[in-house]
Amino acid sequence: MTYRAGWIHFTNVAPILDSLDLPPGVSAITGVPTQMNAALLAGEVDIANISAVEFIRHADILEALPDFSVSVLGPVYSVNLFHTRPLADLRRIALTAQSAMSVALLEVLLRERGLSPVLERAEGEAEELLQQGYDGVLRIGDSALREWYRVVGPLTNERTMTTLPDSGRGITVTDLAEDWFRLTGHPFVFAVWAYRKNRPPPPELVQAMRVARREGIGHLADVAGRHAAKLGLPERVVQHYLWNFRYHLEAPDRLGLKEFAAKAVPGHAPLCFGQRPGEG
Ligand SMILES: C=C(O[C@@H]1C=C(C(=O)O)C=C[C@H]1O)C(=O)O
Repeated sequence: MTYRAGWIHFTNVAPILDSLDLPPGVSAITGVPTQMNAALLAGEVDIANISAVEFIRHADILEALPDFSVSVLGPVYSVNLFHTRPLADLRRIALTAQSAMSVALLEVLLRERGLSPVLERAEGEAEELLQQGYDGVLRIGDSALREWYRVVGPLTNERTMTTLPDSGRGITVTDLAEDWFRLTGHPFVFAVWAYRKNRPPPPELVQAMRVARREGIGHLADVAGRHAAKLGLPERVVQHYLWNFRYHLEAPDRLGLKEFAAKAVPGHAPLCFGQRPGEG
């Protein structure tokens, strides 16, 4: 029987997925986070890099690979709240239906501040939605990275990725991962590679993913170059964006995940991970 994978195809997983050779007997489909979350829970795929919050919510039936994640410590650049008033004054925020993780994170960050604006689903470009009466717009992924750069860019010799302003064109951009870091001092884990406890991936697939990740991280400038052209962004931006991710679910990432789980899904079942390479 074929083992079916479901990959979220955002640029941030390119260093793992671009060089991945699927072993015989494994097939893959791609989609946005909420599609892959649903596909895994419906049993339409056997493994997927899903929104970490869905892994937490379904910790009773799911397990995650022990050494794969999409995490950051500090800014992520692609999970952004675009807003036209200070956070404390926001009344109506447009959410994207593509994302489970960023919505859960935004809810935690608003609750921590004692804020409760109206949250509604609405798709489209942040700048357009801000003109249509929303005072905040949450966007993720490649389009959020592009819109962030359009608002706060361009890079110059004096202005690097870490010193760009947080506003431009009358819009402030709050990077939710950076906000999480300010609040907790922890990394933020956006995605883990999860599967049903009774349907773990064949070891050849996990090994192929490790080889592909080594290849991708070892040739990050090439990966960035390919995707920069596709995204219409400078290579410098994409290379820094990719370099900034933590792909190995290390101890600090697990702490961040645990902290988020306690805040976002109180009473969740214990989180289960497979054995790390060399363990057991
Ligand atoms: C950081 C990102 O991570 C992704 C965001 C997700 C979500 O918001 O549900 C899910 C998986 C991640 O790979 C991003 O795409 O901007």
